[in-house]
Amino acid sequence: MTGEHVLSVAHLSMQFGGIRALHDVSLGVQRGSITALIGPNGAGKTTLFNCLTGFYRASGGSIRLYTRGMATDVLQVLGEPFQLGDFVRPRQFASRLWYKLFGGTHRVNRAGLARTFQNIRLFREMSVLENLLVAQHLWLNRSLLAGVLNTPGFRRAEEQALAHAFYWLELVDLVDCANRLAGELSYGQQRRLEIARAMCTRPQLLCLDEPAAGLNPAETAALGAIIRTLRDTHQLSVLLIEHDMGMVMGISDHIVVLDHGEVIAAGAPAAIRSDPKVIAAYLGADEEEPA
Ligand SMILES: Nc1ncnc2c1ncn2[C@@H]1O[C@H](COP(=O)(O)OP(=O)(O)OP(=O)(O)O)[C@@H](O)[C@H]1O
Repeated sequence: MTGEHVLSVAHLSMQFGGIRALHDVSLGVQRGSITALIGPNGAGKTTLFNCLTGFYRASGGSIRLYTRGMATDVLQVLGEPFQLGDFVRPRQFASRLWYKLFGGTHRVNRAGLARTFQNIRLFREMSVLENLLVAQHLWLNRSLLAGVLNTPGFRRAEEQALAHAFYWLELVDLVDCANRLAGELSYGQQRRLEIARAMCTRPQLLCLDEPAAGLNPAETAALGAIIRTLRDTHQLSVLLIEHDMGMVMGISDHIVVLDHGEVIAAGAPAAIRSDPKVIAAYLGADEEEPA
């Protein structure tokens, strides 16, 4: 896969003891596209997200991000295990040691990938605005001295962080809630706040895990419009796990279908809708089985 991809996953596998959650999964996310990852319950969708973001360490394969003008090997920046050959190749050893000491999920975020969760994970006891300011800590002036002396540079960085937070609050229609506690918001508002918080980390690829779960049809339509805006006016690439097929078919440029940890189909919405393998996977039927 080439530079027009913002994410390239090749031959990824993930084992949990005897459970093969992902097997030889390869897929790409086109820059500036909305790509949906669908499949029946237990197909491995969230496991794939967890591998992309470093919550799980993939058992094999590769994950590459092409963001911020560079290529990032996700498994490398998470800190790979040492290998025998490292001890005769000092540069390789030093690189692996560096990422063992200083690597982790924060490096994946810094490279330009942000995500939301199936079960909302906001800082419930913080205000809406504070949730968005915390998300910007990587971009703020974190010098203790600058903070104590309240230097002009420090104040400027704080003003920019506030402006950035309000920009995203406006986009997800939550400006009026800026000073409310995040935990007090309605379910739909919390889902939108999660997206705003992810956007505050200035990602180039946003991974959304079932963003429409629990939303009513009006809220789902509003969410679809927000995701389209992110693609069309912010040049963001989106990878989306979603069970709401109306939304998936309505907003996706490309769909990848997982079943039992394997990619069984990939293509445009119209092709996926009528793919017999996809229909069989969703109905739980075996294609080979006689009717
Ligand atoms: N931490 C874990 N330990 C053991 N097994 C796991 C773990 N996480 C996921 N699995 C298993 O991996 C498989 C894929 O699960 P996963 O949650 O990725 O599916 P999914 O497609 O996201 O399902 P859903 O649509 O229901 O969220 C399942 O068999 C699940 O039980």
